[in-house]
Amino acid sequence: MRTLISQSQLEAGVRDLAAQLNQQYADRPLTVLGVLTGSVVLLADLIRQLEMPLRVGVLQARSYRGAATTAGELVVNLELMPAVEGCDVLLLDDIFDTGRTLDELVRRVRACGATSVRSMVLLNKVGRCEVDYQPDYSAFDIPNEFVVGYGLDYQDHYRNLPFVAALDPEEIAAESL
Ligand SMILES: O=P(O)(O)OC[C@H]1O[C@H](OP(=O)(O)OP(=O)(O)O)[C@H](O)[C@@H]1O
Ligand SMILES: Nc1nc2[nH]cnc2c(=O)[nH]1
Repeated sequence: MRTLISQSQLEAGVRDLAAQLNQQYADRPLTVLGVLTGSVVLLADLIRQLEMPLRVGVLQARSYRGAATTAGELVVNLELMPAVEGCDVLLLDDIFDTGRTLDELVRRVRACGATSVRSMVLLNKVGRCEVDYQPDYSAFDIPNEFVVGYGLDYQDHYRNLPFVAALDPEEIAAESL
């Protein structure tokens, strides 16, 4: 694997995302919803730098299963999500790739009665978007490569890496290429 974004670059990127939220929301209460599972590392690092009255919740979305490096059917589970009616919500995810996950989640959370729904991602994979939606905040543009680390997995591994790396083709199972 090749490192694309180092630990210190990630720290600076997350600091910058937090500063943008602190400026945008100031004293307004915010509900941050982390998209399981990939957002967990970003969620933990980001929320400790937020200064507004904060609620934290999670929901789940999954479409990249097993050895696949392209999206399959999107499955969404809102059972763990707190009530969002009348709330300003920020959906937080690790990566925006085809955009299908966030596009669907923004729609679903709006339908639950949130006052506003914005979205933030760590990584924006350039040139892959298949939807008419863009995240409101993103820290890094990355090329069209399958990446792991800092929450992102391949076959449920690598989420714990403190940096973001691109997998080489020989590290990706032959059947998914
Ligand atoms: O923009 P998209 O093409 O929709 O891809 C982005 C989604 O893909 C990953 O989730 P994944 O389905 O791998 O589930 P995970 O978070 O449990 O790893 C990632 O965490 C995003 O939620
Ligand atoms: N781990 C991982 N998950 C993704 N989901 C969408 N794109 C990616 C990617 O590049 N890596």
